[in-house]
Amino acid sequence: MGHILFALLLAVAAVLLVAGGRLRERYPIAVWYCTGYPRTALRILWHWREVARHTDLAVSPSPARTLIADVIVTGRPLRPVAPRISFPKPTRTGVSLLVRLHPGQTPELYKAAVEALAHAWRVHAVRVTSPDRGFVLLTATAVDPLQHPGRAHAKPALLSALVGILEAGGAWVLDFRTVPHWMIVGATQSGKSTLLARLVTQLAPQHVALVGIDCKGGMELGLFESRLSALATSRREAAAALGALVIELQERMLVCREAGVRSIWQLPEKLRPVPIVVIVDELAELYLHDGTRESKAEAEQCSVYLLRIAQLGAVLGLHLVVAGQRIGSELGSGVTALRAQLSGRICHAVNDPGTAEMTLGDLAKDAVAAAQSITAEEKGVAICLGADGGWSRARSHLTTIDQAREITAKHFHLTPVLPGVHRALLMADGDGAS
Ligand SMILES: Nc1ncnc2c1ncn2[C@@H]1O[C@H](COP(=O)(O)OP(=O)(O)OP(=O)(O)O)[C@@H](O)[C@H]1O
Repeated sequence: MGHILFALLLAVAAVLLVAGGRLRERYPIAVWYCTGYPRTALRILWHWREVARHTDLAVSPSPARTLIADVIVTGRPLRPVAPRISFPKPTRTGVSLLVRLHPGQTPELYKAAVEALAHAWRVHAVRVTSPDRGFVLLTATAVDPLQHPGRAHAKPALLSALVGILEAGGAWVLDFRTVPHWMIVGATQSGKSTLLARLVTQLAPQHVALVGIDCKGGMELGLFESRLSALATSRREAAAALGALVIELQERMLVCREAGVRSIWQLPEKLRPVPIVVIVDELAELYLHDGTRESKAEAEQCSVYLLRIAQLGAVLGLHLVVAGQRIGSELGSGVTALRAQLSGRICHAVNDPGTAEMTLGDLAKDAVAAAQSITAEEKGVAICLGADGGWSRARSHLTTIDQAREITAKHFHLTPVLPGVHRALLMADGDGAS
């Protein structure tokens, strides 16, 4: 069946090759199926044995030492055997094929060879997954789909935000019900604030309280103040707001205990408190202090409160989104523990390899190289690591400041009141003024 389809596509390819580039611009997917795919599939099949040999994926069926008459001969056998592959299947953006592993091989070997495979097949990138024991699935993307991404669509659901498009063409959704806390990392001008703006505009129409912590004087999150239940713009205010959120956490625990449930989602709707998403822009501003006793104490308080929310918040409807250029142990002792609790990871272009390693390395080793290869010009492109430990390259939908401001202002009447946090902020302001 695959072969008949392939022959048909070859015939159409001949016609389309003559018709030229204008069709490619108007119907990129159709042209890919008809011309790009057959060429790539032929290239894969034609060169597979040679490519497998050069990338050490082919193995010798006989030992490297053998006995010929009375002489032991050592050396590489002449014809190593390439692993068996399925017929390359077309996808909307590339091809995929299944490889049967030789005994003793692991998917890691194939992950190490992806760059060579991408060059040999002349595609943008190759990804390796292992859907079944003994097999790997090689998925090649023909051209970078994030260069000119379309708009993705997804059904809106409570506490989920459609923030962009995935490399494979699907919707890039941050779902707090499945991944409660997120960490967003990237060099300056890589796209962190744009992603946060998109996130806020997606959560704004929902029954969700948003708390902003922006110690850069509120320059970023201040734009959405009308839809924020609270905004802390200094470390003093941040410590007060986070402290009040920890008290909120304890009150919710009590409500759950009295009702005999283990999560606010098991409470009857009328008893269920509103979910809260706490957004921290530039974590370093919370942790770095000037050495005075007061600023040290504030930084430590923030660290303890954030960790407590991260540890207990998931089932109590308190969620964290923490953004920064680096979220490493050099900021303070509590950062490593906090990072361990933030299972959703997003890594934009970074300045040094260590930052990508720190952001993704503990959960997905092979995502680190992909993050390191994002260039400074690829604004909004990021590696996203979600619930299943799988990762994907993705690009946020560009949300301009004006759009974000307009959307949040439109939904300001939905802003839930958090009296405890409000009071704590007023008191912190009063203390600061006196
Ligand atoms: N998804 C995107 N598509 C196109 N352009 C984008 C995208 N994301 C960000 N940009 C552009 O990149 C620039 C920097 O984005 P942004 O301000 O979000 O970066 P940042 O990481 O928050 O920087 P900083 O740390 O300096 O605040 C902006 O001009 C923005 O328009």
